[in-house]
Amino acid sequence: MASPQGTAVSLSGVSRSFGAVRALSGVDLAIPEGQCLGLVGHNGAGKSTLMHVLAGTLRPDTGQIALAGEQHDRITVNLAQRLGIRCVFQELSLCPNLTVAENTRILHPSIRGFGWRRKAGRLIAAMLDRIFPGHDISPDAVVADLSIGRRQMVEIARAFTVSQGALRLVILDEPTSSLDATTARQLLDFMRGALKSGVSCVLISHMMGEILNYSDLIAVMKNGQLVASGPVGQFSSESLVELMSGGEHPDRTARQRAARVRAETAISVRAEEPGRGLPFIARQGEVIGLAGLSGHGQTDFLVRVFEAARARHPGLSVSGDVSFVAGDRQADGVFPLWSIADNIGVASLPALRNGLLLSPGKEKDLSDRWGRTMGIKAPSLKDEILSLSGGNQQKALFARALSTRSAVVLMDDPMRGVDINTKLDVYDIIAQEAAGGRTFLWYTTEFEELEYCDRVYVFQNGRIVGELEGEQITEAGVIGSSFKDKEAA
Ligand SMILES: Nc1ncnc2c1ncn2[C@@H]1O[C@H](COP(=O)(O)OP(=O)(O)OP(=O)(O)O)[C@@H](O)[C@H]1O
Repeated sequence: MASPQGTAVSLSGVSRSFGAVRALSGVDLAIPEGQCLGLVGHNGAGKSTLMHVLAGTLRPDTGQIALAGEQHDRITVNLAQRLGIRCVFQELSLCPNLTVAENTRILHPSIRGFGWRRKAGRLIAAMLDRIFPGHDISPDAVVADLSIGRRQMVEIARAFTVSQGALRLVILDEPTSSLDATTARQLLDFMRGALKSGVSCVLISHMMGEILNYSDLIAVMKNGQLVASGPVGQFSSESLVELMSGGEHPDRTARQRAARVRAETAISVRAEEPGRGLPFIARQGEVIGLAGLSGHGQTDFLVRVFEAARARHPGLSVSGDVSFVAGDRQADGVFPLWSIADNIGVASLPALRNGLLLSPGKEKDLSDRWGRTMGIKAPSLKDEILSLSGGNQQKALFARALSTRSAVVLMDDPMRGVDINTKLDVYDIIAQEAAGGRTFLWYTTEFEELEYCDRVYVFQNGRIVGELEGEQITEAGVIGSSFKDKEAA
């Protein structure tokens, strides 16, 4: 690991409140040159707010920031840009109506004149090739047409592009949340290489393995404060979870799939679509995983199941209502102008009626109950959904789906940004609800989550190429299934 040469950026006594919420409270933090600081904390701990202060997108109420040998009360976006601070925020910030090349140009005002699009396209294509060899993203693609995983890849590659000046600090706020394991590894290996050239990185992640394997130093935040920091060797997965949660779930860092012996229950979802590979069956009470490299048709399959529950769909039948937990919460999940309570209740409107009108009392009961169950951290559920941290917004989407009476719950990589303790609680809820007869179809980019599934279907190029059960559900099993199909093709 790199040895400390100096400090790239340091913050002292930084505080920031949003109304009654004290998001940051007197935070001191130093990021050494050429090193990676792993930043962890539960949902709403203040990690993104701290990074927004560093990137100049939020003004702190108090505190100082030392950068390039100068003290600042605040950093502006322009100053951060000039000094080589780049951010990949959790809520991706690419302009959806522009192409990948045009989005790259926004970050590089020096690219101008005749052929600027081509120059910007070459810059981003070269960086995508370096970080994600084998990617299939064209600089001319319109961002809105890319899957969330590919948008995340573009945003990451863009952050590392340089046209003039030098990179000083790259902030990666949950950069792998929509990437499959292979792509995530490509990024993290590239990041370790970039540190050698003196760039510093902040890596925010809820995956303790990533933090422990790829950081030099770790800082732990809790309720807006820094509660621990030090070299990576001082921490373990268990100690990090305990520091974040205050020891609330010290014994719950790992879980094995319960060997569930179930009777053959009724079929909830059956798919035998022409040209789409193996047949798919999900029975009542089953938790079915959808695996394979990201963007290989898993989300499209969930959308087709959703549609088949409402209208006839060739080769697909669904029995009962379905609800959907979106992973791309910005595009498909939250109603941004609505409150948290309204966002939760919107899928349960028939059950919330009193005669012809909606009952405010029933709506409040429902959102209170599920807000509590999911541990949504907010002063009031009447607050706007966008006042929540990313992970807490995702919990509201879970609450929306689970609070319905749907027989089938479709989950599109739904744990994006959810902290580890909440994840464990949600895994429990899924198991309980499945035991009660609900069927779950669960697309996940995290291998560990497949451990919670009864059976797994592996997708490749839009087709189902494998079915795994019990002990076969391993990373090697999933990769093996994809490989077999390539050989057969
Ligand atoms: N614009 C805002 N308006 C009101 N409250 C906000 C706003 N931004 C953040 N907060 C609050 O500040 C606190 C810290 O949020 P922050 O997004 O920094 O958490 P986080 O640690 O990044 O969480 P996550 O892991 O879920 O991303 C939360 O309670 C959040 O609700």
